[in-house]
Amino acid sequence: MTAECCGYPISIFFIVVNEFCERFSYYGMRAVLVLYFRYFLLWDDDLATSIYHAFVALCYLTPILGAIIADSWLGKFKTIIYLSIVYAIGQVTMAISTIHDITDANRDGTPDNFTFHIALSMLGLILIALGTGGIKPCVAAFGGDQFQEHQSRQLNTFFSVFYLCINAGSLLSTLITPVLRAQECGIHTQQQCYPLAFGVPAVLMVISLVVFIAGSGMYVKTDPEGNIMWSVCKCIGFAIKNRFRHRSSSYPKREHWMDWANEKYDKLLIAQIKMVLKVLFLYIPLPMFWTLFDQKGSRWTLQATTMSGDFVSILISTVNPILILTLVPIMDRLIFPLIQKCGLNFSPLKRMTVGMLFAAMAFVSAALVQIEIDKTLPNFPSSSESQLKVVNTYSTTLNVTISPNEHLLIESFGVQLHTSKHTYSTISCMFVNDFSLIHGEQWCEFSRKFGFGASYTFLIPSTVFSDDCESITEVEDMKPNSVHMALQIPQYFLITTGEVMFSVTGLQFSYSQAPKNMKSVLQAGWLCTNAVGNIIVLIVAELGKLPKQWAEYLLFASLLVAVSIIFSIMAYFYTYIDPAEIEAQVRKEQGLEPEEMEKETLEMEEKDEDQKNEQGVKQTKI
Ligand SMILES: N[C@@H](Cc1ccc(O)cc1)C(=O)NCC(=O)O
Repeated sequence: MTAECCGYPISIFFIVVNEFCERFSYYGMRAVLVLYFRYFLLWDDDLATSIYHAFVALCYLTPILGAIIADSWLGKFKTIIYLSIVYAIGQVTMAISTIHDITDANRDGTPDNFTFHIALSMLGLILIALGTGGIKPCVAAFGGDQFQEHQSRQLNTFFSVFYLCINAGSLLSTLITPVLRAQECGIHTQQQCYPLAFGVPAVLMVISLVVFIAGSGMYVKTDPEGNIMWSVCKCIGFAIKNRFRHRSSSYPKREHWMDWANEKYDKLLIAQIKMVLKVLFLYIPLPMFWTLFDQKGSRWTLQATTMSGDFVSILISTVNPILILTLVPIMDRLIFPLIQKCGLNFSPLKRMTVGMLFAAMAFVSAALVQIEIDKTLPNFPSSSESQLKVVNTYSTTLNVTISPNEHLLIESFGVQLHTSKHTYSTISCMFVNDFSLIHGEQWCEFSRKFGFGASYTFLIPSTVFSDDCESITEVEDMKPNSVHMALQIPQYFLITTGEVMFSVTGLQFSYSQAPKNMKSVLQAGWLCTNAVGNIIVLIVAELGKLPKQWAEYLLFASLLVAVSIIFSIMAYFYTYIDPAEIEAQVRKEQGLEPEEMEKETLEMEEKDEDQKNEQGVKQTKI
């Protein structure tokens, strides 16, 4: 019997605090990673973003490794501890790699040996990816393991609280770590304080590990049942081979192709594999959701840069977790119970389908915003056009006519200038509020706000300093961005509503439909849908460039609608199961473990009505 508080196992407290600290550590480090590449290692934009995405993709591929270690070898508890140690070492290594004084022998403020810093940071990132990805499927599943059969309602609430902790951690860290980076620190010279920005996430990871170990005496720990993954692979291989050997029509058909393993493998293992395969099959269309979801960080960020408003980076990094923190309780406490009260069966797979449709709507909203932005963007010449800018330095206005080529876009300025000797220089800058012209003791200063996205030309006459800078002419070549960033809020709202319906439910579903000894593996399968979604983004970004961004958004929205229709058909044929019950049935058929059986039957009888409604379940079709 585990210690409980308000119907929840106390051990859960340690797990959610552990998750909060870990996600703080992960998202905090991620928030300053590209800046570190760009401004510390002095990589260009392309290299910095490629390495960043490769790192994120690796973090979603390593869960499968963690799950195999947990379910086949060490068990979830030990896997979390060992991989958290690897993770913490990675974070510390990363923080050390950002101390410029280590190699700054000449004390000029820049590292002298970049190879050292690059090698150390890459080592740190690999360890972090191994740690964060490896423990990810184990922590959620381990949390689920703490609940008993009669606590299925609390189990669902746990997954929501778990998701809230993820987002509370990420929200705080994405706000705090950039501020830490902006501090100045150093031994010989003062620099932006990367060691602090990476050091705090490292400390949080150590705290996460300590909190997890602190709960050690209270956890329900399930032992791994040998090398389950290897047994699964061998069993599937045998079923395929055996089916192939008996392909002639003279052999009677079997109910399921896995039944062709009956000759050699345990019925229980075959039943468990069937459960897992059914869920994995259902996962096939899911990466498309992540393909849209993960474009928040790329396409939508770029869209924001063509809009007006000063809170670009804050908006982008915090709007998602803030909305999650608001929407999860609203959905759990208000919307879902209300739907249930109306007598509608809003089963997990239905929720996920609706989540996909919300994400598709978010992309329609993004397309509408893009159309508004496009109306305000400057008219750039296409590949078959040229653009001329004629600066009139003559003393009166001149008419400019161009006849031979109709495709020319002409912009002419009837400005008065007093010199013909001038040089041009183009300066791109951020947050410009003033600039000055200085010549010896003489100077002109302009103080005014220049709009984002705008381009200006200043024509400076030779008399500039004798007439108090009055004669400088300013020409606005490109208008500043005028579509406000607030217009992106509906799309963020829609995609986050989609995330709550899709992601939180998917997490619960993956746990509830997995046999006991393969819970982490199914969590890893669930996380892999995210990795595949990210890979699709990379491929589509490279190959499928549509000439108009809004058209690309609509294309993605239509693809997701099509995929959600396919998913809803697949879901219709999916029968929700109670893995424990199936396992008990198989054991009974095999005449195994009678005492165990009795215990399980008793526990099953204890299940309240709540479970059937909440978990969705048995024999219910979408
Ligand atoms: N909602 C995401 C977290 C998140 C935080 C900040 C962002 O800018 C984007 C996303 C989430 O809950 N992800 C699941 C996870 O396990 O991290």
